[in-house]
Amino acid sequence: MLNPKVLSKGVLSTACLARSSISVPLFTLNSLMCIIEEHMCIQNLQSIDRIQSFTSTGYSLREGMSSMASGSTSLKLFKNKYLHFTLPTNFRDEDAARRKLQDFSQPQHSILRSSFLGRSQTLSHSVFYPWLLHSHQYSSYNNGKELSDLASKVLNGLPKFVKIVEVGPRDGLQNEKDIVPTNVKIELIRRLIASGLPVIEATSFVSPKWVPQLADAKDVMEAIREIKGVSLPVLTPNLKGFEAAVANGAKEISVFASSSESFSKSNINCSINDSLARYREVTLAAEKHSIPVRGGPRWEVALRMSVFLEESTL
Ligand SMILES: CC(C)(COP(=O)([O-])OP(=O)([O-])OC[C@H]1O[C@@H](n2cnc3c(N)ncnc32)[C@H](O)[C@@H]1OP(=O)([O-])[O-])[C@@H](O)C(=O)NCCC(=O)NCCSC(=O)C[C@@](C)(O)CC(=O)[O-]
Repeated sequence: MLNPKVLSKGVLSTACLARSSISVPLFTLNSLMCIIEEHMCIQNLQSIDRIQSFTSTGYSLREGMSSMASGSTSLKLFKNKYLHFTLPTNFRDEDAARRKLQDFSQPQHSILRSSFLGRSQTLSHSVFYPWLLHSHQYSSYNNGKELSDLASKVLNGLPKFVKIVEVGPRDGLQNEKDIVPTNVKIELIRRLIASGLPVIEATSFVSPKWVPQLADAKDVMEAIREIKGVSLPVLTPNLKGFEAAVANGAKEISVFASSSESFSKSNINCSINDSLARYREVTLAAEKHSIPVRGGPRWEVALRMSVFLEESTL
C-alpha cells in the first residue's frame, strides 16, 4: 500500500492525470463521517448520490468493498481501512493539495470545506493515513445514473394493465394423486368466484389417461356453466378437447405451447410444431364459435423440466 511519504512527485503528477483520491482512516463514525459529509459536501457530488444517513450528522457506508462509478467523483473503501475519495478539485499546486489533504485527517473542518467543494477539474492525489482504525469496514455505493436508468426502464416497461388468472381448480389439482371429489372442486370454484377473482380456469378437457384428476371436467362444467359475471376458461390441448369443452358449456378456452421440445413431448405427447398445428385447428374452431382463446409460451423453467430456453425459441 502506498505510503504518503513515498508518494513521489512523479506518482502524484501521474495520478493527477487520472483522478484524485484520498484515503483517510475512519475513526469514530460520528466525528469523521459528519466531517466528510458536511465539509466534503459529499452528498452534492455528482456521482455519489446514495449515502445513507447513519446518524443525524454522520452517515454509514455499507459493509464490504465497493467502488463508485467513475465520473468525476468516486468514493471507495480501501483495503478495509481507508475511505478512498476521488474528488473534483483543481489544485494547481500539488504541494498545496498535499497539505490540504493532509489537513483532512485533522479535525479542522473549515479547511475541508474550502478544499473540496465541487470544482470542475479533477486532481489526482493519493494520500494514505496509516492510522489505527476501529474494526469497522465501510463502503459506500453509488446508485448513480445506471440505477436510475434501470429503474425508469423497469417502470416504463410495466404494462398498463395486468390480468390475473386463477388456475387453482385446474393447474392446482391436476397433479394431485388422490382424486378430489367433483363437488369439492365445484365448491372451490364457487369460493374463488366469491372472492372476487375475475377469471378462474375451471378444468381441462384432456385425456383421462394422462390427467385422471380432471376426468370429471364435464360434471364440473355442468355445475358452473350458468354462472354469470366471471370468466371460466378451460384448457383444451387439441380439437377433441375443444369440441368436448364447447359441448359442455365452455365460453372461453386456453391453450399452452411449450418453449422446449422436452416439455412439449412429455406434456402433450407431441413436438412444438405439432402442438402449434393443433392450436391452429383449435383457434380456427374457436373463432367460428366466437369463443375467446388465451394462450402463450409456458415457462417450464419453474417446472420440474427446468430448461434453459433459447430466446429465439421463445
Ligand atoms: C393432449 C393429449 C390428449 C394427447 O395425447 P395423445 O396420446 O398424443 O393423443 P391421442 O390422439 O393418441 O389420444 C390418446 C387418447 O386420449 C384421447 N384424447 C385425445 N385428446 C383428448 C382430449 N382432449 N380429451 C379427452 N381425451 C382425449 C383419445 O381419444 C385417445 O383415447 P383412447 O383411444 O386411448 O381411448 C394428451 O397428451 C394429454 O391429454 N395430455 C395432458 C395435457 C395436460 O393437461 N397437461 C397438463 C396441463 S399443461 C400444464 O400444466 C402447464 C401449464 C399450462 O400449467 C403451464 C402454465 O400454466 O404456464
